[in-house]
Amino acid sequence: MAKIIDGKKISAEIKDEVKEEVAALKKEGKEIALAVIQVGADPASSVYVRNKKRACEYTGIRSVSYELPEETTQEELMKIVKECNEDAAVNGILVQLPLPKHINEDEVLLAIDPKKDVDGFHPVSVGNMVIGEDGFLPCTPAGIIQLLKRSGVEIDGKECVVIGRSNIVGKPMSILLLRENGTVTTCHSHTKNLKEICKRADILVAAIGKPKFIDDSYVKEGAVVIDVGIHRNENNKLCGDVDFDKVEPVASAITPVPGGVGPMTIAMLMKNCVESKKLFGE
Ligand SMILES: NC(=O)C1=CN([C@@H]2O[C@H](COP(=O)(O)OP(=O)(O)OC[C@H]3O[C@@H](n4cnc5c(N)ncnc54)[C@H](OP(=O)(O)O)[C@@H]3O)[C@@H](O)[C@H]2O)C=CC1
Ligand SMILES: Nc1nc(=O)c2c([nH]1)NC[C@@H]1CN(c3ccc(C(=O)N[C@@H](CCC(=O)O)C(=O)O)cc3)C=[N+]21
Repeated sequence: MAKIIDGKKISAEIKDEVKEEVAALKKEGKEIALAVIQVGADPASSVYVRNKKRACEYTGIRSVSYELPEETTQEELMKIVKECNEDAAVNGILVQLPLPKHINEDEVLLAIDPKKDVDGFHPVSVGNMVIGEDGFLPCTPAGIIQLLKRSGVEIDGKECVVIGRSNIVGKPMSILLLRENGTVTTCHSHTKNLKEICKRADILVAAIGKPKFIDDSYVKEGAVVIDVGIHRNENNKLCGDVDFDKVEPVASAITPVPGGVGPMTIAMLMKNCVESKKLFGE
């Protein structure tokens, strides 16, 4: 039987740490605000936006929401990002991804002031992450590192396999595991022998975007399995990229969906907002 890594509990610890810091800053008259910009209504994004609002209320961070229609133009979106950049009361800016197809995502991410880049997606943040300098780390992979550390999983020297190479999850995940001295293999849709490679992993991170793709035939006995996927099945129930019921008996530890990686993403976002205020706020 695998240990279930409780992302809800660990994220609650982090949110409590954040709440204390926010309260301490408030005593000095400093308030923190996060601007969340959503264009259109991607269902996964809406879950995230709702949970983020709750976490902001809990920790005492003010959240400012921009819910823009699907047909918003590049210029309109750029104008809002610019306003948020210039607004000294806003400490963090998050543009919800994916954006509608007619919008150039790179141009929007590049427009965000790196000092307010709490998602860690700006090239400046990415560069700092890669060379190991201080800077905002992307919330999902940073949250996974916290999950591993706070549940006593050692990364140093371990064989780590990441499935997925997106800019928001897979690629930064591989870099952060490398920074922790893991031996990292990154897999993607062109990878040959995916199963064999996954079977080598001491730590397996699934960020594929395909429901229940990973079953026990991909997992070495005793491996730690981290499931990043978020999907809704026919019954409106959430599930991940990992077939939990099949993998749980062979793994030594595993994250559930919901209650695993998702809540950690939000906790790390709150942490980045405090960091932004402390480093760059007025
Ligand atoms: N819990 C959380 O906080 C978060 C959850 N998510 C969820 O995580 C999942 C991944 O998200 P994201 O990274 O944005 O997804 P993307 O769709 O951007 O990336 C998926 C990656 O998986 C690879 N892939 C797809 N099919 C295969 C295959 N058959 N074999 C090997 N590799 C494959 C792709 O390869 P290639 O590059 O070659 O196309 C790609 O690199 C989604 O379910 C998403 O909803 C996302 C963000 C946060
Ligand atoms: N700029 C940007 N940054 C992101 O980090 C980002 C994004 N865009 N677009 C969408 C994806 C998806 N994502 C989730 C985060 C938390 C939960 C989450 O709270 N999950 C709970 C769900 C609980 C529930 O409400 O049922 C859980 O897994 O337990 C889900 C999904 C962040 N993403």
